[in-house]
Amino acid sequence: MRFNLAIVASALSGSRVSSFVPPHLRSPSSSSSFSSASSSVLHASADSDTVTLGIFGGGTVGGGIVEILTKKRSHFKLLTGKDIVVRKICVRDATKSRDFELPDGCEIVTSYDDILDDETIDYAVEVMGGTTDAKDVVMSALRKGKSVVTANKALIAKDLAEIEGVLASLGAEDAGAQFRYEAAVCGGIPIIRSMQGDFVGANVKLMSGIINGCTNFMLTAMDRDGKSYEDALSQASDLGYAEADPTLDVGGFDARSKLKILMRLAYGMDVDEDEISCRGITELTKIDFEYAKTLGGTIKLLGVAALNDDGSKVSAFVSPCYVTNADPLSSVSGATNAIEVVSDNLVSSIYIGQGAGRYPTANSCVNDIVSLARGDSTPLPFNPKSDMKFANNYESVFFLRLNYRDMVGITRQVGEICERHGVSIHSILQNPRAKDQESAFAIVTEKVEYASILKVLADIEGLDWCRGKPFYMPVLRDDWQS
Ligand SMILES: NC(=O)C1=CN([C@@H]2O[C@H](COP(=O)(O)OP(=O)(O)OC[C@H]3O[C@@H](n4cnc5c(N)ncnc54)[C@H](OP(=O)(O)O)[C@@H]3O)[C@@H](O)[C@H]2O)C=CC1
Ligand SMILES: N[C@@H](CC=O)C(=O)O
Repeated sequence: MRFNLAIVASALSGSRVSSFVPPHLRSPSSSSSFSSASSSVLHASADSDTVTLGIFGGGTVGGGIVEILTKKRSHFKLLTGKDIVVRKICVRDATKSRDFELPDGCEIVTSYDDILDDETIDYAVEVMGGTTDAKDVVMSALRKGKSVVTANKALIAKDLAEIEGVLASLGAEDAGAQFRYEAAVCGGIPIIRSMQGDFVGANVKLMSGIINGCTNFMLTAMDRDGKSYEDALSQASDLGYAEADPTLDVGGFDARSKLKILMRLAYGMDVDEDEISCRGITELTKIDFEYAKTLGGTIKLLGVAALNDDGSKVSAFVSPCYVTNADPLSSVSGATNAIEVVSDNLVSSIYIGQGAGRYPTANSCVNDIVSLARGDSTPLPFNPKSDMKFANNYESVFFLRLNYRDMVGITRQVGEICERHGVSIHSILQNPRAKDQESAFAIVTEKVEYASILKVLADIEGLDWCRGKPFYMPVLRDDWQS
C-alpha cells in the first residue's frame, strides 16, 4: 500500500524516475497518459513498436554496433517485435569521415544533450570511453530514465559504488532504467552473464586468465613473430584492440578494471582498484621470453583473483605470469581472451573467445540492446554484496630475473638474501651472454609469499652488481613442473 502511494506521489510531482516505463512494458495508452502527466517523463518514441538509440561514440565499437544493427534489423524485429533504430550518434568531431554507413534518418551530433534531452530516445549506448564525460553521460541518461548499455570497464570499475547507488535509487531491478555492460569484460565472451547467473549455487575459488586482448596480441607478436614492442603496439592500435590511451593496456590497468568487476560479481566485494597489485608488460625483455622457453613455457599477462583456503579473504593481482606449454592459456594467442573460473561445484570452466576488436565487442553491446528491447529480465546487474575482505598478499612460485655486472660472490649474496626472507630457491638459470649489457640470470623459487619476494627484490636492488630493477613474475600453477 505504501509503495503504491509513493508511486502516485512521484507521478503527480512529475518525477521522471518513478513514472518511467521501459519500452517493452509500454502500451499506447500508458505512453499517452504519462505524456499528459508530464511531458518531460516520456522518452519512448511515439510508435511503441520502435526502440530508439542514441550512441555516444562512433569509433571502433560504436561503428560495429551500427553495422550489426543495420545488417540484422529485420531479424531483430522478429526477435523483439520492435524496430531498433539508431537515431543519433554523438562524436567529438562531426566532420571526421566514418568507416561505417550512417543509417537512414540517423544524425551525427556533438552535444551530449542532443541525446540526453531527446525524449524520443529510449536507450543510451555509451561507447566513447573515459571516466569523466562518460560518467556524466551514463548517470544523466539513467536519471532521465534511459536504459544504458556500455562497454566502459574503466568507468564501471572506478565508479562502481556510485553506479550501483544510482541504479538502486531508480529501482533499476524493477521497471526503471536498466544497466547492461556485457562488453566491458573480455569483449565478445559472455562472461558477465555467466558470472551473474551461472554460479549462484557455487563458491568461486579462483578466476584467472588473459583479460586484455591488446597485450596478448602484442606478446604473441613479440614472442612468436619476433616483432618489436613498438610495432606490436602500433598494429594492435590499428586493429582497434588498444584503448584510446594504450597505457591502460600495456600498464595492466585495463585488465585490473576488468578483474575488479569480476571480483564484484564472483565475491560480492567492491575492492579499491589501487589495492590490486598491477604490473603490465612494459618491464618484459627478450631475455625473459628466452628463459621462459628454456623452462618449457611462455609469458602471459594475467588477471588472477583467488579465495584463500578458509574462504575468508580474496587476493588478486594483474601481472605477467610464467605459464607452461601444457597450460591451456599458453596457446591462447592474438586478441583472444581466456578466463578460467574454478568453483566447488563446477571445478574448472574455461571461457575463451575474442576479447577485443570491433565486432566481438559490438556483438556483446548488441546482445544487451536486443535483450533490453525484448524485455528479458536479467539477474541483478552486480549480484548481492558481501563483506568479503581483500588481502594484498598471495602465495606462488616466482620467477625472478636479475641483470648483473659480473663480480665474485653474486649467487652467494642472492642466496643469503633469500634465506633471510625465508625464500627457498628451486633453481637458478644462466644463459651465457656475449654482451655484458645483457647479462642476466633467472631464479625460480619454491612457493612463497608475494610479500617475501618484494623484500628479496628490494634488498637485491641495493647491491652494487645489480643493474636496473629486478623483474619478477608469478608462475601460474603450483604443479608447473608436472
Ligand atoms: N576497442 C575494443 O576492442 C573495446 C573497447 N571497449 C570500450 O569501448 C569504448 C569505446 O572504445 P573504442 O570504440 O575502441 O574507442 P574509439 O577511440 O575507437 O572511439 C571512441 C569514439 O567516441 C567518441 N568520443 C570520444 N570522446 C568523446 C567525447 N568526449 N565526446 C563525444 N564523443 C567522444 C570519438 O569521437 P571521434 O570519432 O569524433 O573522435 C569516437 O567516435 C571504451 O570504453 C573502451 O574501453 C570495450 C571492449 C573492447
Ligand atoms: N583494450 C582492450 C579492449 C577490450 O576490452 C583489450 O585489449 O582487451
